[in-house]
Amino acid sequence: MGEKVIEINGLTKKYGNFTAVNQLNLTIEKGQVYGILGPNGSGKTTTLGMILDVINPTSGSYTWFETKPFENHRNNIGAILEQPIFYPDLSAYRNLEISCAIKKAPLERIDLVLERVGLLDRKNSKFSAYSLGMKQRLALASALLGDPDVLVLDEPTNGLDPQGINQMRELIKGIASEGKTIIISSHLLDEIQKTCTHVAILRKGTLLKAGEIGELIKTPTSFEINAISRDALLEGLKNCPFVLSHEERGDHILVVCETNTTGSQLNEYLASKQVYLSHLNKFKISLEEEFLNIVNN
Ligand SMILES: Nc1ncnc2c1ncn2[C@@H]1O[C@H](COP(=O)(O)OP(=O)(O)OP(=O)(O)O)[C@@H](O)[C@H]1O
Repeated sequence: MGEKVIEINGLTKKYGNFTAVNQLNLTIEKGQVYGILGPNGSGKTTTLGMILDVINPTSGSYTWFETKPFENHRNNIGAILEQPIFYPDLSAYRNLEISCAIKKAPLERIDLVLERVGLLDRKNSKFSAYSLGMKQRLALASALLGDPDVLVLDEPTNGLDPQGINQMRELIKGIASEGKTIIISSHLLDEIQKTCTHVAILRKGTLLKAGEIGELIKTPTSFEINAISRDALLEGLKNCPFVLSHEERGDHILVVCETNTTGSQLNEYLASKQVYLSHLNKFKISLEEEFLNIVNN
């Protein structure tokens, strides 16, 4: 087991009778890029707010770097929570000077972090003249000022256009490759899949699943098939080790197989049972559909 960055035990937040986060247990280790994935209202922001000490938990606890309290680790955790607050009439550089004063970070860091997020050549432009993507990258720069080991980012690509999303994604991946631990929330599976090593899936404040991304989100492969004898085909599918389920779909049979099953595997298996296919068409259930299946079941 790697070095623990945060251990969350039974963390719960109630607003009156409403439970926003329910008994959350999660451990995140050094170097992981951990996605907190869930639809709107599933408790992602509340969870991040609690571990950043801006929302008081109703019960439960968390420990950063295996020691308490949070206060001792504040400088080692950079965060973007909700909309970044910068002064619109000040330049990016002046805004980061103010952030430096608050975080007690050396001014020399400003150019370094601006360079890191690709804004050095725009450092003297007013914040109000920045695009949304640039504003979000400036927030990331501010989170990096103290050279923290951990970044906590709440929906960092929310509202950005495809180019902005891509820039932010590449930045996050680059920062992760430098060995930082990143905790990032999103309601988009695709986003988490492209950026994260691990994922925790939340629904209505409850943790549904958590673990390595490849392990958790395995997309089954589906085929539409047919053969001259329907009975022989159904019989042949019965004991196939990699077929998860099958059903009649119009004139054909829809077969759901394990991840990465190929058409020739299915064809060869059935041929070995003397079933020869007259039709074979491969489908891929989209990851988004798969995520919705997990969340809705
Ligand atoms: N201060 C509050 N008072 C009452 N209910 C709240 C409060 N803050 C959050 N909630 C509720 O708690 C639930 C979880 O909210 P939260 O913002 O953590 O979800 P989220 O997964 O981050 O969603 P989103 O992506 O929409 O921000 C929501 O139903 C929300 O309405």
